[in-house]
Amino acid sequence: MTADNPTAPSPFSGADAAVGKSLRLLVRLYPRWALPAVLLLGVLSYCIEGLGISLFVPLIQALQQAPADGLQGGILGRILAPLAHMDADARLMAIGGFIFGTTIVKNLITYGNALLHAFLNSRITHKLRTSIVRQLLSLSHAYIDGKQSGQLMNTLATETWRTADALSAFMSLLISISAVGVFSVLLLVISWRLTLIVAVSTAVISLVTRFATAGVKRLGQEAVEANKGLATRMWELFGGMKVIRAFGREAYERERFEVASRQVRDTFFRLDMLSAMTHPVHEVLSVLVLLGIILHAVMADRSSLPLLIAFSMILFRLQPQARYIGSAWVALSAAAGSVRDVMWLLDTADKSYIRSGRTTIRRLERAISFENVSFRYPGSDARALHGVSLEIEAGRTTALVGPSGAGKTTLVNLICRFYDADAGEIRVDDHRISDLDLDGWRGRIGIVSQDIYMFGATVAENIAYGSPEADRAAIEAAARLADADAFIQRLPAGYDTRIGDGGISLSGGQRQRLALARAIIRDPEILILDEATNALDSLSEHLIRDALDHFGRDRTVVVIAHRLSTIERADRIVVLDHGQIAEEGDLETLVAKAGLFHRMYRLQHSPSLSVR
Ligand SMILES: Nc1ncnc2c1ncn2[C@@H]1O[C@H](COP(=O)(O)OP(=O)(O)OP(=O)(O)O)[C@@H](O)[C@H]1O
Repeated sequence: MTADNPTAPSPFSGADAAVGKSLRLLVRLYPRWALPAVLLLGVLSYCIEGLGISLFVPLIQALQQAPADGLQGGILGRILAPLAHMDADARLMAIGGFIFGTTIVKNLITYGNALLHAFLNSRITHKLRTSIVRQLLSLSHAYIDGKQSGQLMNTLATETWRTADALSAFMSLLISISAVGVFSVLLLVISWRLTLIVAVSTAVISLVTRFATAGVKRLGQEAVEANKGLATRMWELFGGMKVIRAFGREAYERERFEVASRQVRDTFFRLDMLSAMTHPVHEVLSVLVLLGIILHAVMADRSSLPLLIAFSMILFRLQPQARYIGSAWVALSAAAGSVRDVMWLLDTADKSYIRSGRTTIRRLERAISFENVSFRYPGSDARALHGVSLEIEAGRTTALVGPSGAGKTTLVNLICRFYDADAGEIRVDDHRISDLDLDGWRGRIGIVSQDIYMFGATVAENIAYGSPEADRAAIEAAARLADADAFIQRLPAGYDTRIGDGGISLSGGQRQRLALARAIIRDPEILILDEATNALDSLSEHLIRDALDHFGRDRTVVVIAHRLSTIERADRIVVLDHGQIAEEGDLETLVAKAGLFHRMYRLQHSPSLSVR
């Protein structure tokens, strides 16, 4: 019966464990001084409020024209002893002034505590969000691959808010606990017998409330799952809009979205329904208790009216605080799923990271060597690379070819250290790639990958994305080299035209040219082109190939292409098949061999021939 087992048979223990766990997680988020400060201010403000309420005893006595010795006895009597010598009107005014004074001081402290509360909450919510983004940016791709983007977005956008709400509830819970503590002491001082009756009744009330709301934690977890489902639907709806329309699946997607949205609606409705029960249950039972106490005391001793009024006032102030403890507990139970979701994403123990090494190299001197390298994507049964040994020589152009799914992109992914190999070794000259400083190594690489992403920014900003210090002249030079300058000049605001999300759309070929410019402007030592020109027309590709021939001179270039015309000028061609190296050599050698490359080459030059 733990927080991880929502089907726990007891209505309490599972919820309590979940809340206990979320409390521990929440406490970790606060600075050390925060919780004692909140508690101290809470206790102070309620002590002052308690003093103000206690002053009603002499006030009522004064109103009743009771003799001044009514002020004698007890702590309060000692504090107010000087008042005993005043005449009745002056005493009344002085007590009224005291009560007003305590109200002002109490509210100033309460305001200060509310400010502290708001300060801490806003900072912690911000810290949660930024920690999640930092975590996502440092996690290995392998981990991200296994998660749905919609679910991660949900954790970042929705569950952090709900966790922030839980933090707020937790803080208020502390304040309410301090109120209940202070008021309870005051009640004990006034009458321990009546206080005992109240304590027993409160325990019964909270037991009844907890029974009535026992399903909240389970529903809270369901709500997180429902939110994730809806976020996934939204993500796929935006991302796959064209596919949905092209394949006429609007009705299907509408239905799927409605199901997910209905799930969220129903879960939250049930959650709110159950949470809303706390208040009425508390109120009915508490009024019952209060009435019982007043009637009992008045019937027993009618002269105790001033004390009884003070007792009732304190109880009246204590009651909403006690009730709040109940509902804050329910709110924490409901948010336990969200807190766990957020903390689970922030937890570093169960996740894989690409760790940076410390070695920096001046430049790539000899080669990037693969030594018997194998790699399997997480969650996949088959190996994407299997015992690959290969040298990518410095300063030369190596082409990777092979059927779809052969492992070409995977090889490049390992060079960029988006993933680490499962077995074997990748070396950069004499260093293990994992020993190299990650930023330094990636900083030497310019890559144009298959999935080109343009940010919601201007053309110039998108080109300079990896080289923020580049000036306009450098941006334009890179664009000219990538044959992008002419089309950029025709855009409404040239290089200042906004593209990407919220900007104008570009064709596949235009995006590819911008991606090329983005890689070129980094002046990379190693240039990786993964199907970087496949969306271009032949003329444009020809132009770019000439430009890249010039640009690539003395650089290490890795080209992946299905169009064999793109790789004809490579110094060396490596043919991959089923994650293994099938052949390698220069163009003449491979064409002369009656192997896989030969068949691919013949097919592209004589399309009527069959491949195998
Ligand atoms: N993120 C991933 N998660 C799981 N499996 C993957 C992932 N990416 C690729 N694979 C699998 O790894 C294998 C090699 O894929 P890879 O992308 O390296 O092939 P490729 O030769 O570049 O193919 P293409 O020419 O179609 O781009 C394929 O079987 C593919 O399904």
